Amino acid sequence: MTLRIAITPGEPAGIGPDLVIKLAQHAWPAQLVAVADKSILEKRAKELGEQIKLLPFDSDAAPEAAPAGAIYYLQVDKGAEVVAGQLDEANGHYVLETLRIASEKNMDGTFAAVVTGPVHKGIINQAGISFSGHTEYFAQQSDTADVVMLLATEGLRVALVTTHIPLAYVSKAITPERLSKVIHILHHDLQTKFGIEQPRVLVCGLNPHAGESGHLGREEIETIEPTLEMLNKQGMNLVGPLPADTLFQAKYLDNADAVLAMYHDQGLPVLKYKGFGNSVNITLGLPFVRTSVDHGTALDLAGSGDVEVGSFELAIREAIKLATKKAQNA
Ligand SMILES: NC(=O)c1ccc[n+]([C@@H]2O[C@H](COP(=O)([O-])OP(=O)(O)OC[C@H]3O[C@@H](n4cnc5c(N)ncnc54)[C@H](O)[C@@H]3O)[C@@H](O)[C@H]2O)c1
Ligand SMILES: N[C@H](C(=O)O)[C@H](O)COP(=O)(O)O
Repeated sequence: MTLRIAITPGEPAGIGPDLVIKLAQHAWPAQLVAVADKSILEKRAKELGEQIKLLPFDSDAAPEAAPAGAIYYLQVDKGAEVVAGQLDEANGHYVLETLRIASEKNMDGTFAAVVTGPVHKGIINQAGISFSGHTEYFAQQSDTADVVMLLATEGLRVALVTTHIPLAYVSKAITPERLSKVIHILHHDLQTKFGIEQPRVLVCGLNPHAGESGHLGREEIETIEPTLEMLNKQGMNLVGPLPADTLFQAKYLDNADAVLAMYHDQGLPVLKYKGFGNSVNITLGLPFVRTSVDHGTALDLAGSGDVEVGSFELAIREAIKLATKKAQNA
């Protein structure tokens, strides 16, 4: 069966529209539907000197993959004219609306997955909407209390206990409850989504040198160690807390299925150093499949034609794989 996948291009002044136009230049084994304003894609294609055929999406018709050079679209009206590279808060609500529709239509089964292009969190907030990221937004829209951000590249998966919060709040956010829920979701999804029977997860400490026996912080002793001990007694295979500065080496990673980092910039710089442009962001724990690019809006490159589409394409391939697996397991 042909899967239907929603694609949200993200911030219209960024490289999202360029990437959608680029990826539509070849055929896909799924019906890709850009949830966007048609005129934004048409204008950007013209600026890039690319041809693109935009096919109106009809949810009543049987899903059909578009041929090379074409993509389906589900019209969402923009808030203002878009200039490549120039953020405009008048399009903040437009961006949110594309995400809301994609979420709603994944929840009602119209789509089998959503693949998101990069949004600009700052301009959405400037438009008067409190927004910290797709991960948190889709969790809220689907009424899911706990989700987990996981980024994956060849040879490395990194999941996060906390996501888009100020560093000053991180320690308080790492409670035994949150840690335990994150690990349960990660363990479950490594089994069901990635087919790993007994996942082995390396868990980072929070403090330098994992707290140095309590001399450089006590979160390891008070929260992380007891939680890991409890979960290991239940049959999980969790190793840690390990010093985050030394665990990212082959000696440890070769025998692990994922690393669990305590916060965004503890784990993601390593992942992106290894595979920027060739990584995928997957939200675990959601009731629908959601994948995304590993990069941001790259305003400096919008409309230039000089963009790498590798991460977006990987995100689509991964979404197709995960949605196929989900359908088979249903
Ligand atoms: N999935 C998402 O929605 C997502 C992910 C990361 C960052 N962001 C947002 O993007 C905005 C800008 O963030 P940033 O400047 O830290 O990161 P960025 O990824 O936009 O840019 C970092 C550097 O990488 C380059 N780059 C990024 N993507 C590229 C591509 N596909 N091809 C070639 N070069 C590319 C840029 O030109 C820039 O030099 C922020 O608002 C951030 O929140 C969104
Ligand atoms: N933390 C992500 C990254 O660094 O790639 C990025 O900000 C996107 O997050 P969402 O998927 O939650 O928007």
